[in-house]
Amino acid sequence: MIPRVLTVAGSDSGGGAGIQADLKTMLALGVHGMSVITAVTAQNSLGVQGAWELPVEAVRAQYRSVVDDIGVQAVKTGMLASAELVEAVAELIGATDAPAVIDPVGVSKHGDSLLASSALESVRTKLLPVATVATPNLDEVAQLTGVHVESEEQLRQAAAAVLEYGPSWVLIKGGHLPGDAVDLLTDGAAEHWLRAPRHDNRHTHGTGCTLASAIASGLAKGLAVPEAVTAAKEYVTGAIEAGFALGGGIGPVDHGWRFRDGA
Ligand SMILES: Nc1ncnc2c1ncn2[C@@H]1O[C@H](COP(=O)(O)OP(=O)(O)O)[C@@H](O)[C@H]1O
Ligand SMILES: Cc1ncc(COP(=O)(O)OP(=O)(O)O)c(N)n1
Repeated sequence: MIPRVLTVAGSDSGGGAGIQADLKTMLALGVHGMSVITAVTAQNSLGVQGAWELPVEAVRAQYRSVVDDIGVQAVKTGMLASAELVEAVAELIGATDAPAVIDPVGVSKHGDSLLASSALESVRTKLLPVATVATPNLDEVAQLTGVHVESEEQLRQAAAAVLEYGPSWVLIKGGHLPGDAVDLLTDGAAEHWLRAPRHDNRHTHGTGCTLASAIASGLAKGLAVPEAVTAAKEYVTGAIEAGFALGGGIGPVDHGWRFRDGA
């Protein structure tokens, strides 16, 4: 049967990040994508113009509908908006027998907040402990741990600080550093450095969502964490290289890059 992956995340009306990015990634990677919507954003290439959370019962009901009938081989989380939603989702994932990729989404590329600051402690103490892989970017590392990364060498210190909260693995995304796009994956023992050339393309909306969904897709297919992350890094790198202009601001990565002529 086709591997099934569930994303628990917010909707991006512009289609570059959030649920829309997750489902496109899953389609491109050959798994069946399913969704639990946590919040709706009015969003485009210029930023987030509005955001509305769903009631916690609506989130729980969507999750139960999918997991109890269809079943999941991996779960991925994105925008969770509030402490109440973070805690409910952490409890649901903790009771589900499937690997979980936790993208602790805090702020969009344009600086719009997608998580209440009152939810940070719940992310640290409830959500990170149920993660098979946590995938913070450098702003999220700073928010969650107080570690400010300014160079590749400091990625190790960031990883150690996030691992303190209990995820099995952490992937620190160094995409916001200058130079090559270098990420560090570690479980505290093994270390895998993932390096890709930086593509000088401003159309990078949705990079983090795409990477986390690609990791979840790999895990659902039965790959081990290092192999799933390596394959996901290759996919997101291609999607960034092919990112295209839409609207007047930052366009999306191209989730369908492997289907284009010549790819
Ligand atoms: N310009 C770029 N060229 C190539 N890879 C990039 C670029 N920007 C980010 N990445 C990679 O994209 C992935 C997502 O990272 P990042 O953009 O830091 O996440 P987020 O969207 O959560 O801020 C990482 O693997 C990172 O190294
Ligand atoms: C609804 C929603 N969820 C998550 C994000 C952040 O997505 P990300 O992949 O980190 O992309 P950028 O916002 O950094 O471009 C979002 N914007 N909206």
